[in-house]
Amino acid sequence: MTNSSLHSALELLGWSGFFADQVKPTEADLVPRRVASVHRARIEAMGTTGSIRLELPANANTADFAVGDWVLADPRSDMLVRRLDRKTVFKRRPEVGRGQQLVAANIDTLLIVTSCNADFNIERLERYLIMANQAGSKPVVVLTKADTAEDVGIFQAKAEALQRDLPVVALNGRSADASSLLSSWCGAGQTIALVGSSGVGKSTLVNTLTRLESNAQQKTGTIREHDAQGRHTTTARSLHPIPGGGWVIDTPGIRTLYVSDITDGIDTLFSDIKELAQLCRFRDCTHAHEPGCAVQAAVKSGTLAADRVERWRSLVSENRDRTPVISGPRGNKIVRKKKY
Ligand SMILES: Nc1nc2c(ncn2[C@@H]2O[C@H](COP(=O)(O)OP(=O)(O)OP(=O)(O)O)[C@@H](O)[C@H]2O)c(=O)[nH]1
Ligand SMILES: [Zn+2]
Repeated sequence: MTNSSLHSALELLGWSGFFADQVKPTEADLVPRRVASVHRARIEAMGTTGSIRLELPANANTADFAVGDWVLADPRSDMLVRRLDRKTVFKRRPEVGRGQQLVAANIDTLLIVTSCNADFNIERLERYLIMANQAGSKPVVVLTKADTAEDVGIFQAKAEALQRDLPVVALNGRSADASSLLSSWCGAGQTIALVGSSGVGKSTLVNTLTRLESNAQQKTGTIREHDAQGRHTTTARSLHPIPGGGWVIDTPGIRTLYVSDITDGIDTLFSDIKELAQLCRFRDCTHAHEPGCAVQAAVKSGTLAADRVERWRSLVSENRDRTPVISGPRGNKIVRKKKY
């Protein structure tokens, strides 16, 4: 492969200047690989010639890698050498134990999926938006089951009001049109992921985007490989190609991520309120009763919805409560967890 065709083949996998700039001159002999699935003792990766199993250094811990990561590997031995810095990363706090579990990396766009029915919930959408903002991924709200709703416009308007310049797409996830409606985020080298509650139509949408017949789904969603005895085993892969060049990361854990330690994400979601808050007379204004409060003034004048301010206040205080703080020699304080 020539250098430029190699380069464009990598770009189809999501490679960009952000990653290329991290490769040192001494690493010119190494090749970039994109992590497609992470197992306890094994990492599968995609290269320009298909998927391979990476050899892991003795001290490697697969928990340090996420689906979507870019790594440098030795092309002769397939030995993983190092991981490149991530553009975006989603982590979750595990059900038990401390620390954060990596879920997926380098997702350009997060499709926040909800349906045009009782699932539609402003508070839940805000949590997902905060999560996307925090990770650095561009959020897009996808309203599924538009074919069953009487007035999609109501849902659309409510979702659009949640964050500045937020794209909102209403569609029927079972129809092929869904792919074209989402195509601007699924182009060559673009990586998306879907979050949303159970039953909103995430699997349906993934299937439509990857345009698979139901009997072909299993085949494409998995990698055939030889196990130690030379038998064929089938393992789940989490990085699925979208016709047109993009990738959808569909990995356990990403569909129902929940929020904690998300100060930056909250600030982006409520940037309008944040800007107003800087105009308050008092630096430590709580925006409840103080004179000269720009937030309350905006509510009074009708340019800012009072319930939006309420949701902002409760998310800020919840984030404060749930973000672990070091509390001396015993380490992290226990945080109360609320699931959505
Ligand atoms: N009418 C209509 N039905 C849909 C649409 N999207 C999904 N469905 C149906 O809704 C049901 C749930 O869809 P799934 O794709 O399984 O939902 P999911 O979000 O993957 O659910 P989990 O796997 O539980 O997380 C299925 O019966 C789908 O056929 C849509 O846009 N319109
Ligand atoms: Zn104020």
